[in-house]
Amino acid sequence: MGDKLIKEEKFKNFINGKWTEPTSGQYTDVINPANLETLVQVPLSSIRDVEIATQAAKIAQKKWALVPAPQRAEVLYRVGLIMKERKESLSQLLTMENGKVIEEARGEVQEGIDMAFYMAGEGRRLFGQTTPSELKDKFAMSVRAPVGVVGIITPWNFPIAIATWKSFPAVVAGNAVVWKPATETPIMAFELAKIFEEAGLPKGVMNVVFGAGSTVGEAMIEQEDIRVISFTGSNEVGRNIAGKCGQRLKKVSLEMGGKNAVIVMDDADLSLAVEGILWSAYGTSGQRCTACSRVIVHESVKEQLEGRLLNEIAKLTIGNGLDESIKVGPIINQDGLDKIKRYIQVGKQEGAKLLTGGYVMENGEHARGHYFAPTLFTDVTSDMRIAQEEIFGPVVSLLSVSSLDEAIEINNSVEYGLSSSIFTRDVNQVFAAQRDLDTGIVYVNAGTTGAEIHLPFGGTKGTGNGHRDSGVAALDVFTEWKAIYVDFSGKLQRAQIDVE
Ligand SMILES: NC(=O)c1ccc[n+]([C@@H]2O[C@H](COP(=O)([O-])OP(=O)(O)OC[C@H]3O[C@@H](n4cnc5c(N)ncnc54)[C@H](O)[C@@H]3O)[C@@H](O)[C@H]2O)c1
Repeated sequence: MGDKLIKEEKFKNFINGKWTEPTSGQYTDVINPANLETLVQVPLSSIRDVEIATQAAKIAQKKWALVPAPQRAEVLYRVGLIMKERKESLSQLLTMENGKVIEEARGEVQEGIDMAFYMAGEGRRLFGQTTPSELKDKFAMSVRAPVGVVGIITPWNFPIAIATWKSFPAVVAGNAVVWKPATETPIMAFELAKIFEEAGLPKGVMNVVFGAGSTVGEAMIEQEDIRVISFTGSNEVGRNIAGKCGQRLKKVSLEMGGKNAVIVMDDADLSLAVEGILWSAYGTSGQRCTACSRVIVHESVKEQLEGRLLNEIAKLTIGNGLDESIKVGPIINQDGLDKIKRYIQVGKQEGAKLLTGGYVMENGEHARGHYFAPTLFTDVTSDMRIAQEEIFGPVVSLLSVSSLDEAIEINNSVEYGLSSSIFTRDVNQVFAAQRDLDTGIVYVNAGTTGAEIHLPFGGTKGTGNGHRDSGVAALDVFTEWKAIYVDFSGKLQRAQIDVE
């Protein structure tokens, strides 16, 4: 079992600064999707483990909030340094548990490193506002206060980046964290917890409880002392969490699915568009929330684009992402593979034309692993399910249009609103598109992926509930605005009444 990079046979939870066996005594296997080997076992924790972690976090948070923010930030800075030092081993582990190719794994780890240094800087800012009072000899200001204990629930497709987008701002703002990573990808969580420990984070400020969403995740929502839930994952689970948090008047931040499109106009640089589509559609085997799964192309360049895409798709190498020559890795698990297969049937039944792919790769080097051939459908119309629903695999639907207005209308016709992109050389089209595309992220002359950590990350409509990860916007999730009035007049001054 395992690999030389993984020293443990069984992971433990990280609670109150100690590596702790789950009270349930239960574990499940973590499988490498590239070769189906078992990497390690991970706890299936119980509700009791969540209670213990929450209480530890509650006690630790009180002290942590009193540590000056620049000192809290120094811990994050050390986290960044350790991550940088271990970038290669972390990246390899990430490829092993998640399947994404090593180049992308390095990119994801780098995102975490960037976030550490960025949020470390925030320790010396955490800006509030001063504002004039309406009364004489009175001072008014608003400051960011930590919310207390924060619950973080993360998906398997970005096991370390998303965790850093959430936990780093939470920690620098003076909160303590209970984090439940996805059971498919616990290795990054285990490594990040070790790094926090080595960086000198006081015990109890970061707690990792491994286990199933239906047990650990739900138990986190039930905990009165967890004041915020920050969730990234599927729409179905997110809606369920939103309902439960709503009932409990608990703040909740939701980042969910996408059905992202690349628009290719008739004046586009087609070579660049092909590169952008390839990278954002088939990179991570299409298992990104921002993955391009629709190409909306101007009818006058449709055939040319199809031809070029087919040429390039044929060159994609598919296999174990630890091999540097591989461009497309495996699908995370059998459920993911089955879902993609079902959508291929749906697409065919709906009358879309399958140009390439559409099958599970089961022979030769692909026999042991979850591999799906990069797929391109054309003659897709916007009402088809394959053009509306998130497939989460290397499947692209090509739709043709005769104008920018039509392209924007089709882009905006889906339930989601995460990312979109347009390829054009016309500056007027650029400005019209950035205004009218209804997604939280818009790219011009680039694919739908490639977010940078100092900008807000998230989407509109069914993608989320208005909050953002990353950037300073993330601080809004993990802090409360507190208004402070200091009256130095020596007498009772009543707002609205004693105004001269
Ligand atoms: N918008 C974004 O920022 C973003 C980023 C990455 C992934 N995603 C989305 O995530 C999805 C893929 O990830 P996934 O398959 O891990 O999603 P998922 O919803 O199945 O799981 C996400 C997390 O929620 C937990 N969970 C499951 N059921 C739960 C419950 N009842 N209560 C509480 N927690 C529960 C899971 O264990 C996991 O940790 C895709 O839809 C993708 O678009 C969104």
